[in-house]
Amino acid sequence: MGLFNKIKKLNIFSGLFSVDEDFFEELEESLILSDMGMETTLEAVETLRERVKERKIKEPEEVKACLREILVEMLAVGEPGLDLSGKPAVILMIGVNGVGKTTTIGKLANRLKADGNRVLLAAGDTFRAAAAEQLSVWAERAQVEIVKHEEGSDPAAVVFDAMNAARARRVDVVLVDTAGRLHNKQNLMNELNKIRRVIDREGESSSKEVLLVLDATTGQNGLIQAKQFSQSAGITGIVLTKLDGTAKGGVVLAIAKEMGVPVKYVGLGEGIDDLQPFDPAAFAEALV
Ligand SMILES: Nc1nc2c(ncn2[C@@H]2O[C@H](COP(=O)(O)OP(=O)(O)OP(=O)(O)O)[C@@H](O)[C@H]2O)c(=O)[nH]1
Repeated sequence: MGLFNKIKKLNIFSGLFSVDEDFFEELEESLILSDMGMETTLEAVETLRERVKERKIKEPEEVKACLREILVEMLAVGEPGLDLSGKPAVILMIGVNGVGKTTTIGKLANRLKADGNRVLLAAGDTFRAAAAEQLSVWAERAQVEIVKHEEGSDPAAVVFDAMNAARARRVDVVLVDTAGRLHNKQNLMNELNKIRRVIDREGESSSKEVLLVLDATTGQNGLIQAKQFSQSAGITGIVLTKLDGTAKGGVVLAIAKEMGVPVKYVGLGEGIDDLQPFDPAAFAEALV
């Protein structure tokens, strides 16, 4: 079952239970505690009640299977994979500080390289001291190329250079790091827009993905962040980090339902191999 085992099971399924009214009430509580959100929880439990009744389910194992089926259906939003068809493909990584953006870029670079892609990192976080250095460490670990400028320089210029280098060197994928924090939110959003315009101009035939990195341990707060970013950046997918050991795995469902954007990868540890493509069925099995 692999890495998804690091996700904590819902409490209610860790012991014996019988399928009665108490069960549905406890399940509701358990899902809300896992940060699935009120609306998403009520929808899942209501659907489960209906199917249990329709199919005359009595056995706990069958209820589990039925709930897994419902969760998988609820997670089926958008395209699960990355579109890397137009070269050089560009993946813009956005998200607030500390969520695990740099680590995720390193892990993703490693994964894409292992799949046979030539990868280049663009150190677009020129605001935070040492951000580019940290990214260089990951570039070295994953053995991929990097374009960086001095601290305080214009991130759009970094991206411009990275796009030119990518074309000249026949790079397959450019991964762009961005600042998670600036003097204020408006500056941050303006900067992201400027980077986006450079990518659009310099990569006319490039496939483009915008991945929002969220920290699973921040639960429903992460969802508020996701909504703010999506308004200005047009995200195509989410990477949910720090799912290892958290009991808040339910937030994946809240994100899928409320944002209509797929979770494309999950982070399950600090190591270079701890990034997994999101698999709804394996996830549902780990949670329930
Ligand atoms: N347990 C666990 N820790 C993680 C995961 N992803 C990242 N981290 C840790 O989270 C911390 C922050 O990660 P960074 O990659 O530096 O976060 P960031 O978003 O790039 O932060 P800034 O560079 O400040 O914007 C580090 O200690 C990482 O090792 C994960 O999936 N699981």
